[in-house]
Amino acid sequence: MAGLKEDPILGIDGITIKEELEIGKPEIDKSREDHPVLETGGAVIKGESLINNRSVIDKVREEGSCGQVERDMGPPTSNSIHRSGSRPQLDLSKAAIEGTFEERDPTILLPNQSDDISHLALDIGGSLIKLVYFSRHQDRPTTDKRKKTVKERFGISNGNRRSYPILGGRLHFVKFETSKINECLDFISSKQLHCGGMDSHSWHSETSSNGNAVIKATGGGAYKFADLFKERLGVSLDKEDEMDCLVAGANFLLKAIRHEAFTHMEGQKEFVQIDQNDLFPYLLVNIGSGVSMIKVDGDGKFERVSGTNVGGGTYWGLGRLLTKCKSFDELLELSQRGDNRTIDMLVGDIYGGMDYSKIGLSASTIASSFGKTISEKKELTDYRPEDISLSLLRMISYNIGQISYLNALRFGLKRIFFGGFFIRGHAYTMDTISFAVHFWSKGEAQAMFLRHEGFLGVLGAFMSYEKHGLDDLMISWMEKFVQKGTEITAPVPMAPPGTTGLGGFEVPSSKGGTLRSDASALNVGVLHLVPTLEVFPQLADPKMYEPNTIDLSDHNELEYWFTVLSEHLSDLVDKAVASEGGTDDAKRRGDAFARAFSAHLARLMEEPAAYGKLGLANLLELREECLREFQFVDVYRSIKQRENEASLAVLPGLLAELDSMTEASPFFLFLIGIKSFNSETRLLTLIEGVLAANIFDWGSRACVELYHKGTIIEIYRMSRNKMQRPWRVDDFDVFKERMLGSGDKKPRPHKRALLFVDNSGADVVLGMLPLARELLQRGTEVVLVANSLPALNDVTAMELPDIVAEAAKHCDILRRAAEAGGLLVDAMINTSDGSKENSSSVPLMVVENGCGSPCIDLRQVSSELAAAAKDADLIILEGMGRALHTNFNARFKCEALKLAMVKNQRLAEKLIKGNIYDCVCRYEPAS
Ligand SMILES: CC(C)(COP(=O)(O)O)[C@@H](O)C(=O)NCCC(=O)O
Ligand SMILES: [Mn+2]
Repeated sequence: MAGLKEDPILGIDGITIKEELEIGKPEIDKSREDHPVLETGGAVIKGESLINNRSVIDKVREEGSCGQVERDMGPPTSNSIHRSGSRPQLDLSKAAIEGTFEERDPTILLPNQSDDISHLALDIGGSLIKLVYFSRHQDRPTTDKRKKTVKERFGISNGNRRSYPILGGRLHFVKFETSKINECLDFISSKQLHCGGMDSHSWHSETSSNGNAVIKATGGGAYKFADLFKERLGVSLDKEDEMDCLVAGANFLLKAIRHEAFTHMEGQKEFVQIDQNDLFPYLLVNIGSGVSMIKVDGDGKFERVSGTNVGGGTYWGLGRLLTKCKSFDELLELSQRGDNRTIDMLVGDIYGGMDYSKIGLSASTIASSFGKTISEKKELTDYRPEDISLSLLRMISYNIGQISYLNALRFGLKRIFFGGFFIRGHAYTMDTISFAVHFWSKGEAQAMFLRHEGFLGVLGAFMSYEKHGLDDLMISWMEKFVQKGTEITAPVPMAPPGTTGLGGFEVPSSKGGTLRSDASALNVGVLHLVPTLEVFPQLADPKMYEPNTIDLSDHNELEYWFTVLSEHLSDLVDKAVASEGGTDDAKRRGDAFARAFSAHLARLMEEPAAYGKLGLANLLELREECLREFQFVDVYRSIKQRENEASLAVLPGLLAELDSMTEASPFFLFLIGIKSFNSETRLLTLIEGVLAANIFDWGSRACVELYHKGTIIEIYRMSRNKMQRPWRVDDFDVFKERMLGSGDKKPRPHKRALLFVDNSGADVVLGMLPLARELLQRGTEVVLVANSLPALNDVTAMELPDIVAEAAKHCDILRRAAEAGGLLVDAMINTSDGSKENSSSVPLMVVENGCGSPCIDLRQVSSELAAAAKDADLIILEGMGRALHTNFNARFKCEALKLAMVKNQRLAEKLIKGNIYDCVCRYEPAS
């Protein structure tokens, strides 16, 4: 049994596991056909060892192998978040795939789905109607035991703000052609959007003096179609000024959405971080049918300084006449394949192929748009519509770029933001405008674009409900990918980056073969309202903080993770469907989830920045969001329960063995020449325990394969045995010195430790709880930080109090601390010794982190975590998602310990130049 060391905790001396868990060989010895657990040699430390406890083993075996896929899952127990409480029911009746099933990204219509819809606003323009509505989820049930005490302890108050549930609402974006206004009216009517906001949870509804509902609307159509809305829906349109709305919408987006603004040069999209305090003044160029240029000096402070009548309407109008195209998007699509040299007169045409270098014009610069057509005896039909479209597009884009720059120059404005539906996320258009601004400003000014480009006005109209409390909406929004309702759940692919070549006045060196087939659709996900989220106060430098360790802008990396997630999909769908009882409805939802998620992945492969800057954490969160979208509330619920129970059953034995390590006499220590042998060994054993138990990760393909080969405890033991130092990243000695000191120096214990826990079962029960207990014993307050919503097999904050209560039944340290932390307020705990004394203890608390993903973005955490973090002097981040995929490079104001087992070969190679199942123990003193 090469390399297997004696394990004091588990007493595996003599165990007959023949192979270790090795690099590239993640297998338990196949020769251990049955009852391998019983082959252990015997107890080695003080009495009966945990693993020799027959009844425990039998119990674990009864729980079954953790690889078993459930088919028989009943309704959630008290440990789970109730489905009906945490999310509204999705009404899938009459759900239909629009278009053919062969279509790559079919739209899924859910005509009868309705959330608690609160507000609707409209922007009815000359060509398009833009619609924004907000849907809010019902409050979660108030069975969250820890909530009240956490609020009291950390003094969290919402002030006068309403209290919203976490992840509690969504802003949806929809558009219709104005010529098809009846479709828009049908949509509003089918989703009852005009009747929203009437219940007790919502903001005050608007009603006109005659009792009719009122909808905020902007754009000329708000006047033109007012009677139609009254007639069809019985609603009045409350008209808001178009410019006011544009500015309010742009300000909202630039302040509230992190990855809203971006530059686009030579096919490269780059997001720009906007400092809210340094936003004004700027020039807003809204390119609709015509173009408005607005100097914005603040909220509600602006002046329309210029404009041009040569805008989107001009491109579309002239384009339609000249090419016979049937739609704007078709015209745009044509331009992708065009060559403007056949139409435009270039400098080289005038200078016999030469540059006019004296004034800096290259031969390929356009001297005169459409100029070539005057000198040739050709008819319109002699020109390719593709070339005409491209020449037109470049003519208009350059013109707008140039006038914009001149106006920015006129008022000394450094930033120019371009919006309006003319752009439509079209790479070529953006490159052309960027080139013009760059060219004329000699590189001094930069054009920026907005992801919600077409929705500025309607967002502004939406914001104008402000007097009814919507000013709160500015607080925090997150982009969350998923489109819903009757919208597209399966977004469409985009052109790959780098489609436009040089752009500008030059002949493009390459042109995209494909325009996004939904060029007219949104380049946005749904915005989620999360007003309770805050920046984690212990981040050393929030502005520089980047949660993702793996940057998916490297296409190979993106491809790898795309493949990994795609390969997981069918197994995940099976589990998801089973978790909802395997009903026909669940199967249908499973199918819809698979389609939607695959479509999102496909889109991201083609346009990685489609939903903002893309990192691995976003991909993993997208999957969880998508599951929730299809009402899969907690896919791993019964796996989690089973693993919790199995682990809790062996916890008392583990704690007893840990305690047995405290009792060496000073004489013995003197004898072996070590000052604190036992505390050292115990600390090491505890950290090893955390790393070993982190193997229970249902998101890792390698681990899931492993689970089919043994029971929970077998796998735990095997993983525990593998723990050999030095780990691949091993700062244990530094951490140990901080905890235990060296020489005679006794360090002060930490005041408060935040333990970001990861997985259910052994991970939290046998790994993190014993570590928490150690800290508590040392007089450190412990806050267990867990997910607000389920993600894979991660333990949630709602589930933890019951787990702690169960553990506390067998451990007075945990019991007293949990009582002090208010975790056991209403629990009837029978301690092992029957004592009911309530001696003082530092508290053990649980707070939710504000997210529902295996990773954590510390720019957006729950207010209770932010409050708890203020007094913390130690942060322990556990698991691959929280400590490696995200936050591996994060620096904190206080001490930080990052603990994880790497359960993915590629990540191990890339991040730590190691192998799968290597471990990371990274300790960082306060920055
Ligand atoms: C999703 C996870 C980050 C969860 O890991 P954990 O945080 O539980 O340690 C991890 O399972 C993961 O990175 N999986 C990648 C897919 C795979 O290796 O199969
Ligand atoms: Mn996890």
